[in-house]
Parts: sequence; structure tokens; C-alpha cells
Amino acid sequence: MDAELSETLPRGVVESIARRRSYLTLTSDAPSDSDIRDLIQACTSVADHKALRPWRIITLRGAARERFGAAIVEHEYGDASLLTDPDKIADARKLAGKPLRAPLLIAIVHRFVGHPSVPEWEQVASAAGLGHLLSLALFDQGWGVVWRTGPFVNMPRVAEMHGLKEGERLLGWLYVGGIDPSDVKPRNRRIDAAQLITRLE
Ligand SMILES: Cc1cc2nc3c(=O)[nH]c(=O)nc-3n(C[C@H](O)[C@H](O)[C@H](O)COP(=O)(O)O)c2cc1C
Repeated sequence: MDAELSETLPRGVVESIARRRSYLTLTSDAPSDSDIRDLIQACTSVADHKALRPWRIITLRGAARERFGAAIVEHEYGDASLLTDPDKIADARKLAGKPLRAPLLIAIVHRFVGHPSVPEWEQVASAAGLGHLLSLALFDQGWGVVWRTGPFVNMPRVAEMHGLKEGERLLGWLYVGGIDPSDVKPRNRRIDAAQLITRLE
């Protein structure tokens, strides 16, 4: 964080927000299921018009990540064992390895709830809010996180592998793992907040 920011910001949640950055490379450490449950419990405070809870969470560890990779490959190439083109074989291997970049993946799912006064976009905003809160809560507890989507969110095989139901949609995955102690660079985006504010009086 900027030196001047660290002097003016209060300790606590605002400081965690200001310090947050994504960690693209993660170690094999991961929070436990009960850690995740506690953090999600805390994140249920996310703003939610009419308390519809238009979201749910799916965690993937171990072989589930391999099944996710296999679903991506199947979407792209069908039966990959029939591939003969070396470039396609290499690409299939690369795709299969995508979900293995973290020991724990947390899928953020928007669950559409039909309601006369809460349009879908408000529900997606709430579900995305849950993802951001969870990402921040994990970071605050010392875990590395990066939110990834890619084309995978729209692949029917991937949705099926996750067990999505009618009206549910993947908003991406929080890739979660340990932070490598040598990965100490500060957040890279430097944004001037003053340029983003319009004041009406
Ligand atoms: C909904 C959502 C989807 C994202 N999908 C991807 C993605 O597929 N690939 C990627 O490299 N970054 C993706 N990002 C951006 C990263 O999570 C991250 O914010 C970005 O690498 C910038 O790093 P920073 O958070 O440290 O500023 C996504 C972010 C959000 C909020």
C-alpha cells in the first residue's frame, strides 16, 4: 500500500480492502471446509434485495479439479483420446491443467430467483458481491486468491460437472491457496479515485 495511504486509513476492513491484490501463483496450502464455512457465514451479510439469497457456493478440491479440467477438454475436443494433431493434444493437456493451478477452487453461482421487484441484474450484483466479500475475507485471513472466469463459465459440460440446476449460472471461480512468502509485491493497479467521483450538490 502507498505510504501516505497507510497513514490515513484506519486499521481493519478498509486497510484489507486497500491492500488486497490477486495471487496468480499459489502454494498447496488451503483453508479447511470449516474455515470456508465460517467465512461464507460472515459474507452472508452481503446486500441482498428482498433477502432472496440468489447465490450458492461450490468448492472443488482434489480429483474434482481434474473432472473440471476433463469437462473443459470434452467441451473443446470431445473424446480427447482420439486426438492425433500434436498441437491439439498439447492444448488439451494445457486446458486439463487449468483448474489445477490452486488446491481449492470456489465456484460462485448465481441462482436466479423469480421475483416481481428484484430483476436478475440485482441478483447477479448480490452474487458478485458475495464473491468479492469472500475473496477479501480469504485475503484478510492470509490466503491467496484470484477470481477467474474464462470461457469455461459458459460451457454446458462444465455446468453439468458442477451439478448446476435450472436457473443457475457460474460467475467464476475463486482460485484459493497459500501465499508464497517470496511473493511480496504490492498491488499493481494504481487508480486515482478522485477521477472516478462526480459530485452533485
Ligand atoms: C468476475 C471476474 C472474473 C475474472 N476473470 C478473470 C480471468 O478469467 N482471468 C484473469 O486473468 N483474470 C480474471 N479476473 C481478474 C483477476 O481476478 C484480477 O482482479 C486481476 O488479475 C487483477 O489483479 P488484482 O486483483 O491484483 O488487481 C476476473 C475478475 C473478476 C471480478
